[in-house]
Amino acid sequence: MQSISWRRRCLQPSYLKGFLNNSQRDVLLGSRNFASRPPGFSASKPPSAKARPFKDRPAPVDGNKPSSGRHKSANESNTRETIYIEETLFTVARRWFRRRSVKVLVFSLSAYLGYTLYNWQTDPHRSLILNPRFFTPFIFEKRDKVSSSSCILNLKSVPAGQNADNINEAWETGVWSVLVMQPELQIARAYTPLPPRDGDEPEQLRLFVRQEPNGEVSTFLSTIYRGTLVHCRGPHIEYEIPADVDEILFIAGGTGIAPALQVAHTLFNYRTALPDQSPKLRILWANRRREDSYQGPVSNSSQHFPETGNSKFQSISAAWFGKPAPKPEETPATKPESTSNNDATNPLQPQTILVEELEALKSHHPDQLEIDYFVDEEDSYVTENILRRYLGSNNEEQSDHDLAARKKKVILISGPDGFVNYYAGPKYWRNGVEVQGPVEGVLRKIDPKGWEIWKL
Ligand SMILES: Cc1cc2nc3c(=O)[nH]c(=O)nc-3n(C[C@H](O)[C@H](O)[C@H](O)COP(=O)(O)OP(=O)(O)OC[C@H]3O[C@@H](n4cnc5c(N)ncnc54)[C@H](O)[C@@H]3O)c2cc1C
Repeated sequence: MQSISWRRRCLQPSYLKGFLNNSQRDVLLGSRNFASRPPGFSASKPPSAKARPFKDRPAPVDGNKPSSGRHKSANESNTRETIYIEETLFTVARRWFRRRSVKVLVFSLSAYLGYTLYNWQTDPHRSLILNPRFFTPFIFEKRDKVSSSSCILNLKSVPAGQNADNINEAWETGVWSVLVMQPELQIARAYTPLPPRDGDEPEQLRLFVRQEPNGEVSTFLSTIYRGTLVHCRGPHIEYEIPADVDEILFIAGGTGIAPALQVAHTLFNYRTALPDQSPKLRILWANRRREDSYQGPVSNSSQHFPETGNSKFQSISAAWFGKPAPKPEETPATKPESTSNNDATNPLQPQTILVEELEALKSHHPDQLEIDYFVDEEDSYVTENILRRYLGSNNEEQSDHDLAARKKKVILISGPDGFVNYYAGPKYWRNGVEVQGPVEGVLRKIDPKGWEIWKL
């Protein structure tokens, strides 16, 4: 017995006997003992259709050959015997399962629960400060006002000191965002964390938020009190900065400066590994109002631009930010009060936090970073001509040279939808996924050769 396999052992009459009813036993055992007992006949019961003896069953038609029920080949008999045994085994298994179904169910359920518990306990995501699968709590610590409609929120993970590996990875990768939940309505919006400053812990998040009129999540974030719990999920990678990037032109509108700061952080901290690698970044930051960028010097290229002040550029502003621009003759009267002293160099106005951070970065990386500030209400705009100048007037020649030198150059655009659409055309939703769509708008006109364009 030891030497025969489990399957063969199960086919032994002595083993099967216990599971069979009379007719099955007759069929099975009879078929193995043709000589001693006529198969298919039980003493107690007439044979059922299933349990009919082999010889009485119609033989399978084999081509044109007439078959006889009386003269079977040894092969045919063996095949039928095997079929009967398999049918019987199936019945046996079914019965066995019926008798023990509750036990089997309980066993399967406990196995499943055990497996889930094991997975949960050993899941590396469980200890993450910021989790890509579910919302984790952060405590709101402090709010720094940037302008009348925007602020920087400081959040700290609860509990602190857990695993921040994926946050560090996101900083290495490039542009990323988190989803922030409004707890009452249970709706979430994306925000782009600002890079950590010296001394900041990895479990801290800083969000630059502009309060939208009647906006649900931005109003929640702009009005919460210290100690309120804010639930975040992420990180979600928006753009992976290529390892071999040589130059980035970042066109930022309003809160679009947050991803520009992320790019600066990644470039200057993680993309300088090669000896001759010192990627360059030029940020063009456009705001409607001066109050968003006090003490941010307006660049020479954007000042006294020959076309400024006319209605063409006011309509550009409207297109960027999706709001009606003031008519030229109304402009002085409709200027907000806060802009009465809106000179960038006015010593009465302190530098806004973000200008301070940008200028500090510039002083640390003077050869790599350039920043230009544009303010609609001062009639300075990121125009097509300015872009042409930055992208190189001898665009084609230069790009051919750069292509030969295998230099990677990228234009990134971030800001309100109208802003991104104006420069590069809209992004689209396809099968539930946001895709880049074709390059349109100003950049299509310019058609900068050798530059990759990415809408954020
Ligand atoms: C990847 C990514 C990163 C982002 N990063 C930042 C960031 O760093 N900082 C930042 O401030 N923003 C950022 N945003 C934008 C942010 O996600 C929100 O869209 C923004 O804060 C507005 O959200 P909200 O819930 O306050 O406004 P919503 O409630 O969504 O409303 C938006 C606007 O629509 C109007 N509105 C709403 N409902 C109606 C209606 N029924 N009829 C008419 N008008 C209506 C509101 O008045 C409001 O002006 C980012 C967006 C993305 C996609």
